[in-house]
Amino acid sequence: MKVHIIGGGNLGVAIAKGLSKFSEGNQITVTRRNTASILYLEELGVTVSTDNKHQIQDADIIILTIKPYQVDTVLAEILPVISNKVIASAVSGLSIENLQNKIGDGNSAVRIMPNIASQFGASATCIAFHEKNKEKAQNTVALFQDLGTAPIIDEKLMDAATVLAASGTAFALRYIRASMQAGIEIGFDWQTALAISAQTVKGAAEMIMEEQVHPEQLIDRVTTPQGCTIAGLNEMEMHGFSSSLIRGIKTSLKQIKG
Ligand SMILES: NC(=O)C1=CN([C@@H]2O[C@H](COP(=O)(O)OP(=O)(O)OC[C@H]3O[C@@H](n4cnc5c(N)ncnc54)[C@H](O)[C@@H]3O)[C@@H](O)[C@H]2O)C=CC1
Ligand SMILES: O=C(O)[C@@H]1CCC=N1
Repeated sequence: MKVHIIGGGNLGVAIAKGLSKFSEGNQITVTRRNTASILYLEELGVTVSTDNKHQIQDADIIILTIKPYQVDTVLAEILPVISNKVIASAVSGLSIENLQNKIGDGNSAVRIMPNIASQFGASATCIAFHEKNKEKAQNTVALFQDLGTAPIIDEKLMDAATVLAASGTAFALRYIRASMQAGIEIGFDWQTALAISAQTVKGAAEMIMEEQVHPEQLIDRVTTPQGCTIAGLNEMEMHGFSSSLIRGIKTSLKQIKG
């Protein structure tokens, strides 16, 4: 497939790198106004251009990884030269209806919400589209399945997916950071503490995905009666561990909804 990514920033680059490594048979183009900092992508076989229209007529999928306020400018540039294209937008808060109205009936809007772990083939990319575009959306779904998981969800949950799956990457990293900081206080150097914390999170996530059980069932296997784990967990909860995470996620969602 010919994949045309407009907006070579944090997310656009992560997707381009992920596709070059985990998805076969694609030709990838990434555009950005100033390309100096992403020219190294050419070594991965990615075409880098300052021209959003560069061979866009040949693209099978156009992916938008630009900020919301950049959408109208970019569309004004590309719409005169494209027709019958799938435009997959990762722009947070931009509804399918809104995008479809902007791009007209000649093109098909698909909404995607990847995260930067796309680069490592480990994104949880939620995807939504209108029923009439189901067939046309299949290539996008297949592409993001190569970059991790790609659940199709109801669009009304897309903002929730943004905070759970995209912002969620930052939240999980904060947990790892905090765990590392504690590790330093109890005797490790930061590199060792970080390596142990990250591997422990990876192991916990792998158990959940493998066993498909409620986390508390696995937690029960760790919390030895009268042991150190339950003592630590109870102290964390006393200080609002779960509730602060829940409040943070709900605040992120409010921020998107405006
Ligand atoms: N960073 C993340 O983890 C995620 C971001 N998103 C969404 O993806 C979008 C991009 O986010 P980031 O990558 O974080 O932002 P970013 O600021 O890193 O990337 C945006 C890129 O678009 C480029 N750009 C601006 N105007 C342009 C134009 N006219 N033509 C071509 N390129 C242009 C900028 O130079 C920049 O490199 C946002 O809408 C964000 O909400 C969604 C999921 C995850
Ligand atoms: O922080 C943001 O607004 C974007 C959307 C989700 C991840 N980054």
